[in-house]
Amino acid sequence: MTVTPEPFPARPTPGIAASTTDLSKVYGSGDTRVVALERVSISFREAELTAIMGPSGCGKSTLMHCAAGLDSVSSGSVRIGTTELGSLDDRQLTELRRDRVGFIFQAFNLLPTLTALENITLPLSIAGRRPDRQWLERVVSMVGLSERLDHRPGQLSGGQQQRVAVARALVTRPAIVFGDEPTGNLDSRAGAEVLGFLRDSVRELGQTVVMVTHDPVAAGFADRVVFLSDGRPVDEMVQPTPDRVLDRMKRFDTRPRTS
Ligand SMILES: Nc1ncnc2c1ncn2[C@@H]1O[C@H](COP(=O)(O)OP(=O)(O)OP(=O)(O)O)[C@@H](O)[C@H]1O
Repeated sequence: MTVTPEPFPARPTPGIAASTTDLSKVYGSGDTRVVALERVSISFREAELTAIMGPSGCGKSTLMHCAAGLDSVSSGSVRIGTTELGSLDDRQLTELRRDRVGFIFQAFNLLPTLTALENITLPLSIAGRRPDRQWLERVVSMVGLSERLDHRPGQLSGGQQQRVAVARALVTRPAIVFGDEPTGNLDSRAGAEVLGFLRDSVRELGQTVVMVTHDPVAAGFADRVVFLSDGRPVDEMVQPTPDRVLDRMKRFDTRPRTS
C-alpha cells in the first residue's frame, strides 16, 4: 500500500521532539550497495511512545541510529528539538547525545563495577553535573529500584538491570529516549514491567520514547506504531493492540530483499 507522506514543516514545530526530513542512508557501493533508508520524513511527537516495526532488514535500527545521531546520514536531515544534527560538529554532537538523548539497548549496557545508583547517574557524572535529587528520586521510585540502589548489575535480575537502564536513560530529562529492542532479552513478565515503566515515563513525566521492536505485545504498549518496509514508512497505527499489530505484520511480503 502507499501512504501519503507526512507533511513536513520547514521549521521546527512545537510539540515535535525529533524528526527526519528526506532522510536517506546508503551503505556500501557498487555490488554491495544497500539503500537502508529512502527519503524518510517522520516526526515523533512529544510525550508519545512510538514503536517502529517491520520485517527484518527493513531499516528499523538504521532509522533509530540516524535519528539519535549515532550514525551519519547519506542525505536529508535529522532534528532533535530545534537542533538540526547536520549543523553540529563532532563535539557538539557528542554533547547533544549525552544531554538530550537517552538510550536503552537490548543488552542493558550497564557498567558491572558500578552500583545501580552509579550506573543511573553516570550520564550526569560524565557531564560533570549534579543529579537533581527530586527528579532522581522520582525516576528511581517510578522504576521500583529504591531498594536496589547499592546492588551491582550482577546482583540484579535481567528485568531489574533493564530498569536501571531505563532510569539511566531518563535521568538527564532528555528530549527523547530511543530503545533498540529494549525487552528483547527479557521474559514476557519482566518485559511487560519495563514497557509499563516506559509508558509511565510518557504519561507521568511527559517523556518522548521511540522504540524498535519485533514484538506485537511490546508494540501494544505504544501510542503509535510506524511500520517500515524496504527503507520507507508504509503504514501507521494509533492506539495499537497486539492482535491488530500481529495482523498487520502478517501482511508484509516475506520474500527477501534483492537490493
Ligand atoms: N553497517 C552496515 N553495512 C552494510 N549494510 C548494512 C549495515 N547496517 C545495516 N545494513 C543493511 O541495511 C539494511 C537495514 O538494516 P537494519 O539493521 O536497519 O534493519 P532492521 O530492520 O533493524 O533489521 P532487523 O529487524 O533484522 O534487526 C539491511 O539490508 C542491512 O543488511
